[in-house]
Amino acid sequence: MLPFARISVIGLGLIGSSILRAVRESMPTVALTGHDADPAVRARVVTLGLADDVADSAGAAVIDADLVILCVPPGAIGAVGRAIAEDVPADCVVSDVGSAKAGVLAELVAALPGRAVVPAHPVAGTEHSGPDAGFASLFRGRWCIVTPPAGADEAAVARVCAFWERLGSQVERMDAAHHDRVLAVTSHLPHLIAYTIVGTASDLEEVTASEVIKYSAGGFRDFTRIASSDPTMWRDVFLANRDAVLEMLQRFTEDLTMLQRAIRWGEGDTLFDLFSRTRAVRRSIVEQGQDDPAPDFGRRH
Ligand SMILES: NC(=O)c1ccc[n+]([C@@H]2O[C@H](COP(=O)([O-])OP(=O)(O)OC[C@H]3O[C@@H](n4cnc5c(N)ncnc54)[C@H](O)[C@@H]3O)[C@@H](O)[C@H]2O)c1
Ligand SMILES: O=C(O)C(=O)C[C@]1(C(=O)O)C=C[C@@H](O)C=C1
Repeated sequence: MLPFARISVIGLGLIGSSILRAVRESMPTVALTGHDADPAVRARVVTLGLADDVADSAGAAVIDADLVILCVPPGAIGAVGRAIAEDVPADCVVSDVGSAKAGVLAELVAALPGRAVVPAHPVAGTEHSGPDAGFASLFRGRWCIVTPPAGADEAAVARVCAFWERLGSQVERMDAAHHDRVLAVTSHLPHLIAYTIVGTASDLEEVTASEVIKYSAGGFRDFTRIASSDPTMWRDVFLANRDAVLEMLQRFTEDLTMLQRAIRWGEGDTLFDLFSRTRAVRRSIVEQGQDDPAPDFGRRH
């Protein structure tokens, strides 16, 4: 049996449009409704034929739904929750895909009293945005972390988990605050470092812009991919996960200072030991098949 029959997706960019495509493929009988605040995005989704109906307002989009998934930037999730509160059917489950969870969860629970709120975070994405960037296999072989509030309706949690499993994800349940600390290290800090290093390189006056482009075939090029990720989304992620990011940034800064010292004083063993340890981390990720679990349908660069 399908976990849901009438799904409404609010926010039809990379993640929202990928969900529409993936549901069409894996659960073709499900009725799909979408809404996006941007009329050009709505028109594009109609042209691409990704939903059965594209509504002009969020309220109109959710009126018949048994699952609503909010796929808007983290800073807009609470406001959309409040905007749909009057129109969400009583037995409808409301979820989101935001990259930071604790603050957003609190906002949604406050906005939707008496409704089943079951947030989720597909740990899958690319640096691209918008409905043309989405693809059906995005979630296949990837983790999806479900972060229900204390005392959540267990039947609703099970249905949201079953939904993501249908899209090919491996589902893990986690406390929202713990999620935010884990993702601060594995996703948010790496993005901050990429934004910083690309910003620093482009600020260096003695290195010309053409040299940055010309010699960026190696490691720097990987950083530029990450640093091209959506500015609105990432501004919101850092503001939404401020405490955990600042805590991890403090640790990172201390470790960086230790490395700075080792370089200054020629402590080669310190550098060698760290680089050996990090090489082992990479090898264990590759051995577990987690470097790119879906190479055939993976990311678009
Ligand atoms: N990009 C990733 O790699 C990734 C991965 C996992 C989760 N996420 C999360 O998914 C969510 C969406 O990210 P995305 O990459 O799809 O972004 P995106 O920019 O591709 O799409 C977001 C869409 O939301 C729309 N929108 C903004 N405010 C709105 C509002 N108030 N009402 C209705 N629509 C509104 C925008 O017009 C846009 O089309 C974010 O919360 C993000 O944290 C992103
Ligand atoms: O692969 C990328 O481009 C991503 O940035 C994806 C990534 C990540 O950091 O792993 C980014 C943010 C999301 O919340 C989940 C996934």
